[in-house]
Amino acid sequence: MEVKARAPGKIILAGEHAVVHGSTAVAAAIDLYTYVTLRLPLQSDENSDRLTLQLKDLSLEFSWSVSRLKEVIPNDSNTSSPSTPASCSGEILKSIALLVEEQNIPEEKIWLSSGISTFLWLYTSIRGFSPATVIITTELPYGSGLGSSAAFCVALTSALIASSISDKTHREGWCSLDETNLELLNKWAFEGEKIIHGKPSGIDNTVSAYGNMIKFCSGEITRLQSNMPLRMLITNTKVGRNTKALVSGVSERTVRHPDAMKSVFNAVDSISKELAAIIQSKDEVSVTEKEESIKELMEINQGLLQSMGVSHSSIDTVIRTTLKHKLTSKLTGAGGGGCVLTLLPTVVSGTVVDKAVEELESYGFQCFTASIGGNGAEICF
Ligand SMILES: Nc1ncnc2c1ncn2[C@@H]1O[C@H](COP(=O)(O)OP(=O)(O)OP(=O)(O)O)[C@@H](O)[C@H]1O
Ligand SMILES: C[C@@](O)(CCO)CC(=O)[O-]
Ligand SMILES: [Mg+2]
Repeated sequence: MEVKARAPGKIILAGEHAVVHGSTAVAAAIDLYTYVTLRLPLQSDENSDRLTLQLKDLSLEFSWSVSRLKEVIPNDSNTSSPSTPASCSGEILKSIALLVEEQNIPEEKIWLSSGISTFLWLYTSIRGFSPATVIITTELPYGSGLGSSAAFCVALTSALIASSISDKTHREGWCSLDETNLELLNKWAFEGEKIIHGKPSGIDNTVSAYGNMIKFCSGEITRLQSNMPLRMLITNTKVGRNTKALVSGVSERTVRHPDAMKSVFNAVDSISKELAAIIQSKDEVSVTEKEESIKELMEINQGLLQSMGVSHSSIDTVIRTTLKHKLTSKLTGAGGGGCVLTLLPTVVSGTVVDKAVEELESYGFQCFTASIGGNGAEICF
């Protein structure tokens, strides 16, 4: 039996980091996906007693015998069941880390460890110790602010949950999951994100699961209906960073300066709410005026992200370069490098964008556009 699932990456238009501290944020799915194929072996297969994870883009394979998994992961200390997501305890995570270490991940790919631990936790929690081959491919850059970790968790939990749906009648193409399963897989994906992010807000897995554009505050989701065209250039600075470390850096700064940071988070909350209102507004204000307001909000948000300590000199280079062409940019996701968004107003000519892209790429950055606000998690039998 084979089940496929896919889940999109995302951009955060406003509110990253502050959202971890209770502020509102606005995010949208993009049409770049992580794909998961789950293959359950036949009794006669030679791999019928192994759990194998293939990361196709990286040409890496990790494999454990089911008996080794049973030996190391304490079955009785796992308080969750497939239908009641629970957090991975420190004790289980330590056991899982042992299984990951045994795989001798190449040193230059050691950043994959948290992803592989998350895989083992989600797989064994949802499907138990049953053998399978799980194949992952992704169109998203790893660790760059476009939600690769969330897309990985959402696509994986979608495939795992889909494998237990009784009606597996073959249908053409991708289909979405029902609300109950969406809610369930989103909760599991959030538990996975906790292993990778430490203290996630849940916005990344939620927008990847549900798709479209959302306003998110303390776990509360409002689906947004955009009433204006929204085009963004995405620039990947290719500066590697790690969301967990950046999130904990902001928390440490908040402990040191609670009052100042509270004001910063409040300001971000106002920005996100205003941005959501502009995007949804049906009044007579022209698109150009709306774009002017969005530009200004992005500029203020970037300044506040700077004050949280999550910008980077490569991000400053993108901001300075695009500003030369009268275009406004802000970091997206966790910052510290990674990806930067540049608003492409409707009136801006292709020549201006081409010139900006040429200059950005001369610094070694990679520029692309993506369609914003598409589908969330989908499955295919
Ligand atoms: N396709 C994948 N396969 C295995 N692990 C993955 C995959 N995608 C992401 N990961 C895991 O997620 C980590 C990157 O997550 P991280 O949260 O730091 O960045 P991001 O999700 O791309 O950006 P952001 O959180 O800012 O949106 C990787 O180091 C890896 O452990
Ligand atoms: C930096 C952060 O706000 C967004 C990362 O895409 C972390 C989170 O919300 O979990
Ligand atoms: Mg992430």
